[in-house]
Amino acid sequence: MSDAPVFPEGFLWGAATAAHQIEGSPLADGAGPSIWTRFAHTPGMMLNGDTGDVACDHYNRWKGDVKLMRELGLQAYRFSVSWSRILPEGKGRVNQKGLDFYSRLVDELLANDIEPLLTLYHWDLPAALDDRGGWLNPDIADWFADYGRVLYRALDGRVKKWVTLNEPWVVTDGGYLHGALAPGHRSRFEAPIASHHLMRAHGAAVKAYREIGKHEIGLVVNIEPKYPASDSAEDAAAVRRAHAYMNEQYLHPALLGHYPPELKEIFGEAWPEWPAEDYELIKQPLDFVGINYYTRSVTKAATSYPLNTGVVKQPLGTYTETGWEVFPQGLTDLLLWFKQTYGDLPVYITENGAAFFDPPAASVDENGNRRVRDPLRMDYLRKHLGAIHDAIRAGVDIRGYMLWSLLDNLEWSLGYSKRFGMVHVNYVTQERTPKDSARWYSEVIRTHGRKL
Ligand SMILES: OC[C@H]1NNC[C@@H](O)[C@@H]1O
Ligand SMILES: [Ca+2]
Repeated sequence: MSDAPVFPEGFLWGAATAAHQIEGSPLADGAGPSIWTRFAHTPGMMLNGDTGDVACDHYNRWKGDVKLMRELGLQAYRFSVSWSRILPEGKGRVNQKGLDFYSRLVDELLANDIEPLLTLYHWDLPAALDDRGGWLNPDIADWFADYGRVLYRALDGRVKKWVTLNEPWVVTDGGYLHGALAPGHRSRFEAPIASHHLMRAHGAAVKAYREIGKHEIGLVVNIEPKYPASDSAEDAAAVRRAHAYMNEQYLHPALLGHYPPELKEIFGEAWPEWPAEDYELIKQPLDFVGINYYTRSVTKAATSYPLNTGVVKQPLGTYTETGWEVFPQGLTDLLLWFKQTYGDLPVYITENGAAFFDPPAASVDENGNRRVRDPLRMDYLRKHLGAIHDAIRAGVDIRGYMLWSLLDNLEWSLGYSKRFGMVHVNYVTQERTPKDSARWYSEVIRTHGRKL
């Protein structure tokens, strides 16, 4: 079939999750609390008072979940390690039982021909480090590198693709500027400091990896193309601010060694001047960048804090349960921008997916299997894989796709209300039910993308 998409040889098909969103048992086997254990038990912070205490009970059901991945034909699995399972106080004493959990998981993945992609930090900072200032304390770069060293020594070789941080923008914007996420701070003075320390920590962890590891390490960012709501000069300036704040704020220091100038304009007196050696530390050579893509923003000038931008809803747009416009073309545009701006660094799509309302069928089929019809998710995924294919044909070096998410899970402060999984989770019985999108994705993988 001449026009069937052809994905590159070795293109890696997988799915992604994160520790606090699926594991449950946050304090089991000597683990220390994280900022999310605290945040979830702070009244009013979580929709419906949901917490990560049980989640998908993956801490106990990990073997069955790997079996499910195998049945779905996944070639790779992106997951994160909970720092406070490994170092209950965030630094110092290692909790061997915590390390054993991830070591067993990695071995089970490898035994099932599934390649592990390990994220060191997916938002669950040890509470003990938050008590010492967390991302606001400059020492966190060393704390993070030391945590990385423990895992590099234990797992490198079995794990060959490492990620330092997941989405530093969300950590800062959600946790330090707007306060919707742990640790729930609301300060335009703290946000740039947290951002900078996250990137210093990223650099320190990469540097440490080069001394110990023998494989690949990268950074994962969530980026979102910004389109002007009109051709006015004000909207063009708003797009520049929004683009710098979300898309360049982390990739520029990591790959180019400097921040975009708009950030000083945005934060004004709250924008610190950092020493040159910080930029040397941050700009460590990377083996790849992971891009998490969900949606775009049509952006206008507005009165907002601190960006003075607003998002314009598209009357003819299709929106997901999280209020994100379905806009696959934005992924192609973004990938072309990435290549033009940062060059030929290999890229993985480390997250892409959508939350829709997809209740399980009441009945079971002739094999006794319950179906979960999710046509909107299938359509979303098909179109975004098409957009990735378009970027590949335009010359972007995209190495793989990790669907967000394997399982329905804890969507942070939105609790369990938003279901991103290709596999449905019944949170009462913990029954897993592959949705139609999972069946479809298995076929995509089997045909190496020819059958989108
Ligand atoms: O909002 C969907 C996902 N986005 N990226 C980070 C993940 O933890 C989220 O669940
Ligand atoms: Ca296309």
